[in-house]
Amino acid sequence: MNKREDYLSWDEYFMGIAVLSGQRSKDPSTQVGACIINEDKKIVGAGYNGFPKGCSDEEFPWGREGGFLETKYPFVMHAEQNAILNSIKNLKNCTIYVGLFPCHECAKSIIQSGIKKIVYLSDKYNGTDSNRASKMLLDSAGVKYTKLIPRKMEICISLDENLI
Ligand SMILES: Nc1ccn([C@H]2C[C@H](O)[C@@H](COP(=O)(O)O)O2)c(=O)n1
Ligand SMILES: [Zn+2]
Repeated sequence: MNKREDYLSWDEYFMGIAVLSGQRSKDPSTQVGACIINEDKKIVGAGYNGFPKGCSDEEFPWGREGGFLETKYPFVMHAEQNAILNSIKNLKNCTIYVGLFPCHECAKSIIQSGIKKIVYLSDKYNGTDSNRASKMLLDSAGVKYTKLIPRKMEICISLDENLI
């Protein structure tokens, strides 16, 4: 029997895990997931956007509009921040797979953590001040970033025991 040919590439596998992690997010507008791997292609951390531990989803707002304190923005932890904090200590030369291009705050954390490469899917905030600052910081620190162009747009996961 020949080997399967439609298996996931490494990039699809790690981005798949990032996107699946994003499905844990309770943000009604944008769900972001991130997965960090080391130089041996071992997963060393994962995370998604959400409020900090102990800060109730019922108490804090998920809105995007209104006064600053009426929105999610001052309260939500970004997927990249959570993935870094959830990971092993030393992230030197690691790669982060993330659904959305990192904002300027996450770019700073990525640089400081030692991560050297970012693979992302969407850059929907391209051109905003945060996005431009992020790229200035990453370029200056020599952190490479690449948009993943997947071979397949969907990875289907079934939890049906009969299909294993
Ligand atoms: N690289 C990023 C960018 C954003 N996030 C989070 C922060 C918010 O929960 C959401 C963005 O909300 P929007 O303004 O699109 O309604 O995504 C992140 O985790 N990582
Ligand atoms: Zn961010």
